[in-house]
Amino acid sequence: MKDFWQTCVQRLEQDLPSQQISAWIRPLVPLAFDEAQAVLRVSAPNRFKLDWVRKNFAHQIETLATEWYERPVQVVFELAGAGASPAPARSGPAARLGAGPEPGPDDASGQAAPAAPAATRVNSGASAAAVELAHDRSRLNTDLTFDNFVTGKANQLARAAALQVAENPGVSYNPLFLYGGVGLGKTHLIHAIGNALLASGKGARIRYVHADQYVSDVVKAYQRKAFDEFKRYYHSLDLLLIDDIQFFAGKNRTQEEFFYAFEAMVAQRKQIIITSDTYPKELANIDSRLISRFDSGLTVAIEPPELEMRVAILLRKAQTEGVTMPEEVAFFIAKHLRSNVRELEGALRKVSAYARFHGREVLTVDVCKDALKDLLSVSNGQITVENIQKTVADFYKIKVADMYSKRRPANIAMPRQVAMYLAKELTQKSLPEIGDLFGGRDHTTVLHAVRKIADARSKQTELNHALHVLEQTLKG
Ligand SMILES: Nc1ncnc2c1ncn2[C@@H]1O[C@H](COP(=O)(O)OP(=O)(O)OP(=O)(O)O)[C@@H](O)[C@H]1O
Repeated sequence: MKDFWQTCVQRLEQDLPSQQISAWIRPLVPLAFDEAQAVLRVSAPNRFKLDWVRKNFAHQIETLATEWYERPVQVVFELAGAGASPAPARSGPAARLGAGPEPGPDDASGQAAPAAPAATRVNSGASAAAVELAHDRSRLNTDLTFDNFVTGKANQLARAAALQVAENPGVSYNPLFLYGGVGLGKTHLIHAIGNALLASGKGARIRYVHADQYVSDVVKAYQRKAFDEFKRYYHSLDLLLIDDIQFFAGKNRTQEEFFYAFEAMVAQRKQIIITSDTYPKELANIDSRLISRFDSGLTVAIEPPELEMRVAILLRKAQTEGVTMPEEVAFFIAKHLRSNVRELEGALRKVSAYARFHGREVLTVDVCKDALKDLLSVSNGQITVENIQKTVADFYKIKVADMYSKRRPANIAMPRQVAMYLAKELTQKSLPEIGDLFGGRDHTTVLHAVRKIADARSKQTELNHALHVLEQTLKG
């Protein structure tokens, strides 16, 4: 086994940068090879490394072991003996390193973020502990990687751009602006970028922050009169991942601070990645100078996944969860649940819990029908006017009730007309029937809406794109 391990490390050294070898591979210790079961046990010094190695290198190690032992080998990772090398307490990484504290602006320490002492940066000669510390500070979720991000037509451009940025931060597309509806993988993708950059050991200072958190950081800086520290912290990052920027709407001081951070970072070729539920020009109550900055790099949409991609996602997630899912079952779920990946994940959880509870080892379409009764009755494959109203209301972030109401502000009237147009296009209902379902409106109102949206669609690319996304969501 020792011979195998030596060879394994040598082979990995040919493929991986030396920082990764010293951060992740060298700390591993081969424990035993079980001849009968063909299982190789390897220990990792702490939980963080164990998770990381399992996620990122298990496959490579398993392939090498399979080659060496000339039969399929399973590699099992374990925590090193509890007493010998305890898993790190996440609350005090700096103390372990003996480095000075570097709280983010939202840390409970009550201090606004001072800039990091240079010594705690993760540089190319960094120790594994420094990589781990950088990870803690970055607020990245190690579960969200490129590896487990399923790609299809709906997200291939976004993924390609994300990979490019992860490889060349600050130089290719700055900012990278990713937008799309709820649960389509925007957050996943930006964590994947951060995780990839962190694992590359380039020494980048990375921070993931949800827009809401950034707003509350600004408020705290206000209260503590600590804007200088706040600025120093954010301006010192190499990669800032900021999620759901639409939450900046109407927060003027936040927008101002972000504008400074943006300018400072881009000028120094530091990478900024932004996600949003809509494209920059459509963002409401955001300063126009910010909007033009957002659009100055690369703006890419993530669209709802098409049927085959939804099936692939289900199969992949089922496999990860250790659930055996026949393809026809995946097709059944994917055909009925169309809007986003989060919904698919929920369905998978429901189905497997149901099967476990009822002692059904094999997932069948019948099990799914029972387990997902509630969900399926809402989206039973038929496109109904109710489905359209709900989908359009979700898309434009208005209340479903506004579809029937008499209110006429433009931000409601336009989505309502879009929904009427889609109702005419995608259902068999007549104009008067549609009018009835929209709060008893006259059929001429519906006709006007249908004509207006059809005409606007042919002239406005953005509206056409929105309609395309809505049609795809509704048709599946
Ligand atoms: N292509 C994909 N492959 C695998 N998992 C995915 C994919 N897209 C999304 N997911 C998973 O679906 C869930 C929702 O994705 P995520 O949170 O990234 O969505 P989002 O676009 O950021 O949504 P929101 O706008 O609500 O924040 C996550 O668990 C994510 O891992």
